[in-house]
Amino acid sequence: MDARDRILDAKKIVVKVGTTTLTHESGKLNLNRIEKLARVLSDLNNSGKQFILVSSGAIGVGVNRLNLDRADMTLPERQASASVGQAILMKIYQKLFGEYNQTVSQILLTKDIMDNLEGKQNAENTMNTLLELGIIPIVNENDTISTFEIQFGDNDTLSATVASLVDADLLILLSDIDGLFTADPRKDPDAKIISVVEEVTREVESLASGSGSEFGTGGMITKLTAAKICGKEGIDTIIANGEDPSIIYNILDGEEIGTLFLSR
Ligand SMILES: Nc1ncnc2c1ncn2[C@@H]1O[C@H](COP(=O)(O)OP(=O)(O)O)[C@@H](O)[C@H]1O
Ligand SMILES: N[C@@H](CCC(=O)OP(=O)(O)O)C(=O)O
Repeated sequence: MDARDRILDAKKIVVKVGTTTLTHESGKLNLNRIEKLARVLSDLNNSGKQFILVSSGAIGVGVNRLNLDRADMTLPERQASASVGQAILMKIYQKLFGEYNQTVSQILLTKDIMDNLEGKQNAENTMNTLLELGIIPIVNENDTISTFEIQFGDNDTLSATVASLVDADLLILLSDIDGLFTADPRKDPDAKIISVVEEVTREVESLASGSGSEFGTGGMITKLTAAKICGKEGIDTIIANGEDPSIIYNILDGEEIGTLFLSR
């Protein structure tokens, strides 16, 4: 089956949204965008697709609520912010998905779940049961118990872990950028988008750099790591711009959008 047919057939889909997609530049929630995301995922769920939403944003939203000094925050303050922000995020998700009678749930994970046989099995069972019940699980890192991930971690690789865990058909990484470019377009105005990547080689990796935003972590580097993890598991990955969440319809209709990383 070629990649286009695989995408058209995809049933179990992991969608990751980054901080920059969920918030305005002020750091406050972009309610219009989250509302659209909730509508699109609920509608596609009604059509028979299954979704897991991996959502960042907890730290950014929490910092905003607590009025902390963004430039000078301790690690525990970032953790405290994530704890406050996660609750705010879930309240909004409950409300907006609720408008479409779509039940959502919360799952907080750390990537080392893959190293714990029992924990991995429990997470897999829970997620697959939620999907069978028609629920959209909303996943984030558990920033309270893992400080490593706040400093170096990111939800890109977490979303690849989740996709592997549930044996997803497709991973969609929605970001503030159209896809992988030949260089960071914020720094190089001549950078061109790459529409298909057959393999994440060192040469491909050398095109990517870190995040341009204040609360995002990882940038393009960790998106490539995610694509690499999924590729090995036979899962295709697409990076696309989350500015208008209805792009998910276009992606699932097989349109050439963003950057498609082919699985092996
Ligand atoms: N080669 C590249 N192509 C596209 N974006 C890149 C590249 N290298 C670095 N970036 C940066 O990665 C950013 C996306 O990552 P990030 O800020 O972590 O977003 P998100 O919050 O969606 O995870 C882009 O806005 C861009 O500045
Ligand atoms: N758990 C953190 C994740 C931070 C993060 O990875 O951000 P992003 O690079 O925007 O996906 C949060 O919710 O703020």
